[in-house]
Amino acid sequence: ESDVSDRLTLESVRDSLIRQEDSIVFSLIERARFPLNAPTYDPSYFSMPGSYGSLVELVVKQTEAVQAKAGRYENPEEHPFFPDDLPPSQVPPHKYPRVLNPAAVFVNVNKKIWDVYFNKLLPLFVAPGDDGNYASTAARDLECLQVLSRRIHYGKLVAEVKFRDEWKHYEPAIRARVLSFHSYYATNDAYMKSVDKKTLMDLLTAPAVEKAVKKRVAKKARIFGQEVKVGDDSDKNKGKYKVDPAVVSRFYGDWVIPLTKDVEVQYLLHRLD
Ligand SMILES: O=C(O)C(=O)C[C@]1(C(=O)O)C=C[C@@H](O)C=C1
Repeated sequence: ESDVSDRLTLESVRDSLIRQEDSIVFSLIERARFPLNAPTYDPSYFSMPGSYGSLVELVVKQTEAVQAKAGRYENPEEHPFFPDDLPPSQVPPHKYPRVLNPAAVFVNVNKKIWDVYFNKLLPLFVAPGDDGNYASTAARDLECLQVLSRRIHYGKLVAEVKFRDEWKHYEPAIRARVLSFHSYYATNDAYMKSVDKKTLMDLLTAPAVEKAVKKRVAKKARIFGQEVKVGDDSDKNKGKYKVDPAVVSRFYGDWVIPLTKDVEVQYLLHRLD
């Protein structure tokens, strides 16, 4: 436990979030090679015994089952989209350092990520149309979902570091929240409940960092998503990007960061359990 928890600093977890931006932007670029391909998401497009719903659900569920056997979800940084009925790991256990409070396993916002990815993000960054490449499309979606999920649930580690650095501020806020949670049931005081959640939210919010994150992901989308040519210095491809930098930035601001903060609050509420 000691060496990882010693190395765990706000700087090191932020460095990891920055690195994960690369994976997210690249996965979006890979998905954007294909048009929307609506049949991938249409439960009536195909049917097979076992009722998997849509093709993308089939691909995600079956891939998660294989990856679960290979030990993927033994890693506290990984979260399945379909946690029910996953097969157990078949590989020798790896001793992951125990950094988080054990209650962390109950925080999983993947349902929300699934909904936001397919309903809010996808229509904004892929072209309309259908080229028939549904299997590849589903594989790219899975990749996007997994990197987004890893980034957002990394909020648990961010919250743990913040708690350790500033427990004097966090402890009273967590206790107040737990208290008002009980009084919520006792007195139905929904107002108190939201006030105390807000205290935690305010404590963990760093507006300047959020602004920098949004600017940086837009820049990464511009740099990673440009057409690279040899021996052609003309500017004719300037301003043409594989994913729209403004969409990536807005997606981070509207969804990725707020969901990360949600994970942080949910984790902190159980930090003293
Ligand atoms: O870097 C942090 O302090 C975080 O908590 C992460 C994050 C983010 O999601 O990027 C979330 C909340 C903060 O306001 C700033 C950034």
